[in-house]
Order: sequence, then C-alpha cells, then structure tokens
Amino acid sequence: MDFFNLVTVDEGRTKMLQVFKDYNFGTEEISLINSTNRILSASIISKENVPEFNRSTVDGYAIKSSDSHGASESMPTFLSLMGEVKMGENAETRISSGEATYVPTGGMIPAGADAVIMIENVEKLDDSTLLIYKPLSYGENIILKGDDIKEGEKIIDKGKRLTPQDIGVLASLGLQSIKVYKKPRFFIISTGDEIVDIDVEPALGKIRDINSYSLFSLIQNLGGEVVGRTIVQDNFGLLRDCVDKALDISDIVLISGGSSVGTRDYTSKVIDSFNGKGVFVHGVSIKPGKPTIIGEGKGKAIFGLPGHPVSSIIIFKVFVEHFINKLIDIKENQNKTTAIMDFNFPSSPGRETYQMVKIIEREGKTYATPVFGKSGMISLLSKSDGYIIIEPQEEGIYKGEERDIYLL
Ligand SMILES: Nc1nc2c(c(=O)[nH]1)N[C@H]1C(S)=C(S)[C@@H](COP(=O)(O)OP(=O)(O)OC[C@H]3O[C@@H](n4cnc5c(N)ncnc54)[C@H](O)[C@@H]3O)O[C@H]1N2
Ligand code: MOO
Repeated sequence: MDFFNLVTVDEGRTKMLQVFKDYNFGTEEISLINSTNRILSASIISKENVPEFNRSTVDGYAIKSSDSHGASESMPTFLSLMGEVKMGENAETRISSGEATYVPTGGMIPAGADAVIMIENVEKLDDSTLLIYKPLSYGENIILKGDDIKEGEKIIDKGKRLTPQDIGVLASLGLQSIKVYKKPRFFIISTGDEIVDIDVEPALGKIRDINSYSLFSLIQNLGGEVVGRTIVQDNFGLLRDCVDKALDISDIVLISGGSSVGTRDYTSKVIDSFNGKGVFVHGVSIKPGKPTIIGEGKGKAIFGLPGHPVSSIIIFKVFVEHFINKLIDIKENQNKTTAIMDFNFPSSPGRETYQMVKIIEREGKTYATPVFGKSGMISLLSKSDGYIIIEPQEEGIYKGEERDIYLL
C-alpha cells in the first residue's frame, strides 16, 4: 500500500512554480564592496569607456609602428627621443614619424603613436636618440580606449550571481552601489524527539542535529539568509506554533523530518492547518527523498524535507534551489562535468535516482566510481564528489558510458 500520491520531479517543480509564480523577493541597493555572490536585479550598461584613453601595457617607448618596420638586431632604426609621459598625467605631446616618447606601464599613449616598444628592445644612444631593434605591429602593447569596456555595452546581465571578477568590472565603472535581489529569508525547523543540538552530549537513543547545519550551509551557498533555526519535538501544537511564527518572519520555511507517514509525522498536518493551499505535493518519485512535502501556508512556501540527512540535502538541491533559481531568474550554469562510468548500476524503476560518485583520474581519463551508503549516512555525501541522475525510464548505468556528473 502506498501512502503517498507520488509525482515526478518535473511535475513537482512545475506545480511549485505555478503556485508561487507571484513570489517576489524584492530588490535593494547595496554597496559594491558587500555584493559578492549577490544576484544582480538590473543589467549593467556601461556609461563609460574603459579605459577612457589609450594606455600602454608595458614600460617602453610610444612610436608610430610604421617607423619600426624593417628594424632588426643588426639594422636598428634611429628615432628622436621626445621626452616622457608621466604616470597618471595627460600626454600632451604628439608623436610624428621618426619620434618616440617614454611611457610607463599604464601610462597614456600620446596622440600620433600606435604602438609601444619595450625598453628591452631599444637602446638609448644619448638623451635624444633611440635605437629600435624590433619591428612592431599596429596597436602592439596598447589597450585602446574602450577596448576593455565600451560605452553603451551591456556588461553584466540581470540575474547573474556576482563574482570577484564582476565586482572588479563594476569598480572600473565607478559604481559604488548596485541593485540586487534581497536575500531570500529562510527559517529552518528540525523536528524529532531524538534530535539535540550539537552543543549537547546526546544520551543513548538521541542524535545530533545534522540537517539544520547542512541546510544552513546550503542556504548560505545559495545566497539566502537564515532568520531562524530551531529544534522542535514531534508534537503537533509545538510544531504548529513554531511554523506559525516562522511564516511571519521568513519567505521560505524548511521543516526537516516528520515528512513520512508515521504516527508522529506531523509536518503535512501542520501545513494543512493554515489558511491557504496547504500541502500540494506529498511524495516524489525520487531516490532518495520520496516523502518530500511542498505546501503553502499564510502565502509562504513550506518545504517538508525528509529527515535522512542525505535526502534532506538532495531534496534541497532538487526543489529549494530550483525554486530560488527560477523565481529570481538566476542565470547560472549548473556545476557539472562528465566522466566515464566505472561500474554497472541498476536503477530504481519509476524513480529518478541520485547515485553518489567519486571522480578518479586514470591514464589521462576521468572516471566515476560509485559511493554506496544509505541516505541516513551523512558521510556518504562528503565522501562523494557529485552524483549521477538516472532518469525513471532508464534501466541503469552501463560501465563505459560517459555521463554528466553534478558536482556537490
Ligand atoms: N513506512 C514508511 N516509512 C518510511 C518511508 C516510507 O515510504 N514508508 N520512507 C522512508 C524514507 S525514504 C525517509 S527519507 C524517511 C523520512 O522520514 P521523515 O521525514 O518522517 O523523517 P524522520 O522519521 O523524522 O527521520 C528519518 C531519519 O532521519 C533522522 N533525522 C531526522 N532529522 C534529523 C536531523 N535534523 N539531523 C540528523 N538526522 C535526522 C531521524 O533520526 C531518522 O533516523 O522515512 C522513511 N520511512
Ligand atoms: O528515500 Mo528516503 O528519502 O532517504 O531514504
């Protein structure tokens, strides 16, 4: 007998996105220095050229490249030395044919010059004569005005998670503050009479709370904010009070444990007790994570994550990450690679199966080897590099085939 009304992962995701299609996390303006990993809420169009002037990429002499043509070690070209450009200052001189001006790395190229010859390739004969030993091509050792970023260019798309290199680009444009999506606010509730926090020595029969720590970390990685974290016993009233308060101060409530159909599994009953849609997914054809719950209460999203530590992490990735990525429209590539299967593995018919693997390099090739363990064993994930998704209609994995590995 099946207590769950199983849906596929795709059906569950579609339903969830349809129910919460009007979810809006809002935006805020924050200082650039604090924006690492935040999600840009408006595309950045450059109002400037970077650089604003032609710059030298080396210490050397600005010249007309045509003057160097034919120059060699044995037949140097003679140029007249016209002084120097000072770092950070406007180059007021103009170069004519037959002339050279000293320019430091990053210095402004004087008008008329179109290349910079490195000091290693010249010889200063006296204060006014320079010998050139190498031919240069047009634009050599110069970054032209707007070469890096052009005025009017769309430089970073809305929905991008800001990396250190993006922050550098934004700094080059002088943007001291930027518009980002507000961090989704999460409340984590770990349920179970057996659960104690990690600062308590567990009596026999009790276990330490793993899930709220791994979920906390997943939320941080995702760019969310944890506004509360608590452990609640398997008691309908206590859990309802806790969820009630959590819904008032967060965007998303995660309830770990109590998702199954045991006599002390109250998660779905609690979600159904609020005015609203209540539970609309209870049971997904996925392994691990079958008892997954998705519901709505007081207008907020509530996820009932299976208590087994591996299942709670996988379900967070499959549903909660998907929820955030789609509703905020985050443009991010999935962190994955490919590897040759080093093993045969049967699938669980009708269920999307997540098989943990370790990646090994052998004779210049990348292989994936399985890591086995039960979903109640948290070390299974930290021993693994990633997982393979076996689709419900597949028979399994065949040794020798190449597959995507989703990195953890
Ligand atoms: N009759 C059935 N029993 C179970 C089914 C089923 O289909 N029929 N599904 C199994 C599967 S699959 C899973 S997964 C679990 C999910 O159970 P719950 O979500 O109700 O979780 P609990 O029973 O509360 O806990 C399961 C397991 O995980 C441990 N746990 C719970 N919370 C934490 C935590 N925060 N940190 C570390 N470990 C935690 C808990 O002690 C249990 O060992 O149901 C199966 N049963
Ligand atoms: O499929 Mo349950 O979610 O771990 O064992």
